[in-house]
Amino acid sequence: MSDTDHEIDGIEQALALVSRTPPAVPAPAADPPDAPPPDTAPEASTDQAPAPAAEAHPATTWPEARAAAALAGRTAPARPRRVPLEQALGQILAEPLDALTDLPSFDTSAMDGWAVAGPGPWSFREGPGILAGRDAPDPLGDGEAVRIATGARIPVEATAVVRREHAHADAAKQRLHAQREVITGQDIRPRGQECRTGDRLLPAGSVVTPAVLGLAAAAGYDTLLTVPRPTVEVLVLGDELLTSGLPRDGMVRDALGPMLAPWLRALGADVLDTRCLGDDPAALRKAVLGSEADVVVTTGGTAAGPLDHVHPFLASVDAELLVDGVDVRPGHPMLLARLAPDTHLVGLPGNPLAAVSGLLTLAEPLLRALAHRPAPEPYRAPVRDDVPGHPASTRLVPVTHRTDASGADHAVPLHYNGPAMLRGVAAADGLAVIPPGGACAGDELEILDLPWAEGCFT
Ligand SMILES: Nc1nc2c(c(=O)[nH]1)N[C@H]1C(S)=C(S)[C@@H](COP(=O)(O)OP(=O)(O)OC[C@H]3O[C@@H](n4cnc5c(N)ncnc54)[C@H](O)[C@@H]3O)O[C@H]1N2
Ligand code: MOO
Repeated sequence: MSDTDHEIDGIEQALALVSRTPPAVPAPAADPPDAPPPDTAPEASTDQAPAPAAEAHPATTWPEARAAAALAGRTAPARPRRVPLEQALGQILAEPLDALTDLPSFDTSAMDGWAVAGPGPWSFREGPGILAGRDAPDPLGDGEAVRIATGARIPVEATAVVRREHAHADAAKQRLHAQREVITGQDIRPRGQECRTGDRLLPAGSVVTPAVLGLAAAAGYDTLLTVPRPTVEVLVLGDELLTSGLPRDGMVRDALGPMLAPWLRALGADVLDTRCLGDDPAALRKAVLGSEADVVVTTGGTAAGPLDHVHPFLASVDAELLVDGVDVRPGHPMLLARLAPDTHLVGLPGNPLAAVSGLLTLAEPLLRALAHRPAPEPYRAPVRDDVPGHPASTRLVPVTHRTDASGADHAVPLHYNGPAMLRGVAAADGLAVIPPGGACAGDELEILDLPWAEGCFT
């Protein structure tokens, strides 16, 4: 088998019917014997026995959790900054982009050729004529022509520009003849054609793209008032984590450190640092209280195990728990806390797919709102297969888009969607939002696009 065949085979294995019947693909050997197959409903333990934390208070529904995260971002104090154009890329305009000048700012020749006044033929002056970047040229008299370059100022009284390839200059007689009909105003870009001073070019809230940088420069801007990208620090918790080599002696590789920083950047954040802190409450305290980031993202330690330090730490600093547990599988122990009016902590569960769920449920709306980015239109697609649901919670299931023989697009649920697995999401281009109770083949489901679906890492 070639490498390509292996790749396709791997994706096809991950691609999958998530049906109510047992899967054809056996569960990986590493799964515990009592674990459900990788492509079935969420882990039974979480279905039947709510977490101790969940017993203590009602969990937030998944839509409410996303709304709460967005609200937290919207109500945080904004800190617009004026930055040079070259630093504004990817930020959001904090004020409208209003033209500081007419564009073009003078009547401009659109072509290389001749500026002419009145009907031809015209007498013409010798010489290079009017070049771009020069100050006001001498006015033309009626019946006169002068050479002109693209981008040069049109002389007063000129009525048209004749392209050089449409003109014949008779040097002996000093006469210029047009070889086509000349229409008044042709190939002249009049001052203010694109905008007048003060015209609104873009509203506040627009993303500064390369094209916006170009427009801003053309319209006279040296700096822009923007909402900076929110800053994030990632704190990876867990004594059992290795940062290199094979898992050994009951320890596992840290899958979240390498994954979160680039993912958070794709969500619009500037990641200041990713640090592994082990299970050390003092180190957690010092790191969070000393962080300069707008958002601290922790991983692990959100449940109620003996080494789960996030809740006790938050209680010790009187943090305001905005979301404490969400009715979503995987990821239900995720949390969002306000540490200060402009500082938040997102606690992602340690199970890797649960952390992805927390990232998209809490971090994404929070970061979007902090950056003043508009929410995208919800995107829905029909699911190809039945997908079992949790009786009371939303489920997030990795899917990939496929087109069938009839040309219809479907979201195809993937195998290996257990809370501790990344194999499904690594082959996915979205997460389907499965409502409580499950979905049937053909149901239109909300899809959370994954950033690489837009090719932003390629
Ligand atoms: N009694 C209960 N126990 C648990 C419940 C529950 O409801 N009742 N919920 C389970 C669920 S669901 C989740 S999710 C986890 C969340 O636990 P924590 O956030 O406290 O995470 P840890 O215990 O630290 O780790 C859980 C799991 O994930 C592995 N892990 C942690 N960090 C990483 C990493 N950076 N890279 C790879 N793997 C990581 C860790 O080794 C554990 O296997 O709690 C359940 N427990
Ligand atoms: O099911 Mo947890 O919420 O492992 O992610």
